[in-house]
Amino acid sequence: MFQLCNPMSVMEVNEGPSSPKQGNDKIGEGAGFCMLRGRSLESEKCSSINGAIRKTKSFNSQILINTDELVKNVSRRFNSIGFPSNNHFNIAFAFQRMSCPHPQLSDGPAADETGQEETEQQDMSPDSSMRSWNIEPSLPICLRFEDVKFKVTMNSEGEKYILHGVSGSATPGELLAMIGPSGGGKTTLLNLLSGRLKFNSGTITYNNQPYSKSLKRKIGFVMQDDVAFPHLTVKETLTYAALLRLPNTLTKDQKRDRAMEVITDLALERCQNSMIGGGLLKGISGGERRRVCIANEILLNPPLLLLDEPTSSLDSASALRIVQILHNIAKTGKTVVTTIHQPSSRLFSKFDKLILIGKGSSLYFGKASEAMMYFSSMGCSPLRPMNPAEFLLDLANGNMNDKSVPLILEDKLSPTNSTQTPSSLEVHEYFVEACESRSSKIGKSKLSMSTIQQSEMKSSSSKELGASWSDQFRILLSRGIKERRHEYFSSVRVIQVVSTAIIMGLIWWHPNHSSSVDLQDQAGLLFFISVFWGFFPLLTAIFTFPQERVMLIKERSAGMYRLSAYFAARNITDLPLDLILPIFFMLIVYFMVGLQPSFAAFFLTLLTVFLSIVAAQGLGLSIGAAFMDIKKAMTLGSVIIMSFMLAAGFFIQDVPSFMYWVRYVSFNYHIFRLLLKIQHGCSKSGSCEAPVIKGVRVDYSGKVEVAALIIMIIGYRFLAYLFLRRMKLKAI
Ligand SMILES: Nc1ncnc2c1ncn2[C@@H]1O[C@H](COP(=O)(O)OP(=O)(O)OP(=O)(O)O)[C@@H](O)[C@H]1O
Repeated sequence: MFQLCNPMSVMEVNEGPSSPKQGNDKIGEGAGFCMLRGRSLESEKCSSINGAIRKTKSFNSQILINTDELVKNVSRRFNSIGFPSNNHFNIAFAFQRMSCPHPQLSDGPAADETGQEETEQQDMSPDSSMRSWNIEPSLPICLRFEDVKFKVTMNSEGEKYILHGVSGSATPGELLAMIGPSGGGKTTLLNLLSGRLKFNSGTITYNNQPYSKSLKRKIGFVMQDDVAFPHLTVKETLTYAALLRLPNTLTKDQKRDRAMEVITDLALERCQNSMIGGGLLKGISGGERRRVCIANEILLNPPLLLLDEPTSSLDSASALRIVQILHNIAKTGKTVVTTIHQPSSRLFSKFDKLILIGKGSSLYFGKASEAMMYFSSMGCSPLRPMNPAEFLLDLANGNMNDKSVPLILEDKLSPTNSTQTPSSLEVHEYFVEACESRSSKIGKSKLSMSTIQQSEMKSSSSKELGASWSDQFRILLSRGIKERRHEYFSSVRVIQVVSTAIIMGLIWWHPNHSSSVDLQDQAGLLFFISVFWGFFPLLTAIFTFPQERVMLIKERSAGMYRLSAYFAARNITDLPLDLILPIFFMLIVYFMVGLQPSFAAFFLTLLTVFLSIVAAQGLGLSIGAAFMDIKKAMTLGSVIIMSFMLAAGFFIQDVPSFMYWVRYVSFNYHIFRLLLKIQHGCSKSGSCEAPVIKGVRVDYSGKVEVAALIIMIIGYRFLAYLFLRRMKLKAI
């Protein structure tokens, strides 16, 4: 139907019913259905089709129209009536919208489908399903992988091969499906194709070039698990993604419009203001969440879209809708590769190409519509009516029940095999060998791909930078605040802090300022304040990065923002809550226990608590970032908390010299000293004698303590940043 690499803009017109072999394939059946395939006007190097219209040899009997020719002709006409000449692309786009009926209209979901299906048809209006994937031009990507092997090292088993040499290709305009039994290696292969994992041998090329960082923004990757911020609405999620990811050549309004467009295209309007949800938080449905994740990736209009089980745990109608969307995306000139479990025959009919993977090897690679024919040509056919995917999965599992056994395989049966049915291993080996010999016959000539120059890919990537650093910071800050707004107004933390303050106030109750407060008791109170406002923020901060790890890896792998912008924004996001709560706390405690009744003393005490919070947060962030695992981080965090507390000089003053250093790195030590000095400090110029409380000579100068805390605030954060930098953006 089209050359293997054909990112050229072509238009297909289906002019007749499908071949009987296509079974359930109703795409465009007799409906005169047409759509644009591809759109790059620059990529003619990939193929050449002479003339504007030609007939194809495929059994779909499609007519290919060279839209470049058409568009040029139309452009000339438009120019002659006064249209600007650079409207070449726009005309193609307008033409697409004008001339492409909704595929589902021609696809025609069966009238006896569930009510849900009917709803979907309403949602998937012709306009919404096929429009505007081509907003921004991007070079198409021809993906090719050959003899890809991947192994992991396991402690118990040593090296284990996950992929034994898988080959295939996908070109612009094609939807390539990877099917196979669970554990076959589909996700691994997809991760390798996305550049998130490094393969051990073989080749993976994108327009004949190996993976490079410039491809990051050209590959959309939808992970198996939905990763999104649960407290953001659908609209917020996609708008922030658009603001961060779309090139800075677009205005903010244009980016917002693009987000709305994708919402419409994926029929998410009805839930656009609902929270995504997740865990115990009820949000949008599973199908809608999947569509949000897909929308997130297609915002950028990536020329290569990879999806890991986009239909998992969805009902058949939702699954069909998603595959239809992928099919539509592919038909706009994108290369789409998806793994899929148990597709129904209707879903199966939407795939252009198929790769059947079992136990890390490919058993079939080629046109999806020819898969059944391929196996029947080897003498392996279903003996009862069977969904093609079910048949293929059975073969990949080595299950030959209800199937004719190929003669060669029968001949190979060992004489000791009394059942005369081949074992699953024999079946697997037979089909793997057959697939290998078929691929070598097809030869490299057929697999040869386009030669879109690397320089072209690089130059286009440099033009497509997303938001600037300061914009990224602002967007991430705003997103973080929105995501955490429920915490700001959550009564749990407020109650926790206020009740602790009241209990402390009651225990140290001493409103009568005229009588002197017992110094030892007050030292205990001040020490407790330093402990409370050290460990409370530390323990909260430990969760920050491990909790966002998956999201961070996903977004950083996609090159959405710079780590420094994320880090800066994330550090500030929690501050409002962390700095408001101590104000309530100190207002209650300070006056209940009768600390020094002056505004200056109160203000300095509050500032000291702020310093404690920010320093402790820094340590919590660095512990979290070092482990990226909440359990491990909490374990280390509690050991550190204990040592800092013990070394702070309240419980013991005569610490052995070899342990003395701990108190200098303990923020508790510095905070405790500062609080004592604020309450009992004596200036050098004053006449009073500085008292000694718990071994601390309480003068009025807190410069050393403040300097130490500032060094901690910066130092711990710097450490946290380094740990985050070190974090590998490997596949999750
Ligand atoms: N890092 C790893 N260490 C050990 N084994 C691994 C690793 N990654 C993958 N595997 C194993 O490799 C095999 C293939 O895994 P993969 O996730 O690619 O399969 P899959 O076909 O996508 O399965 P499913 O359809 O269930 O998602 C599995 O047996 C899995 O346990």
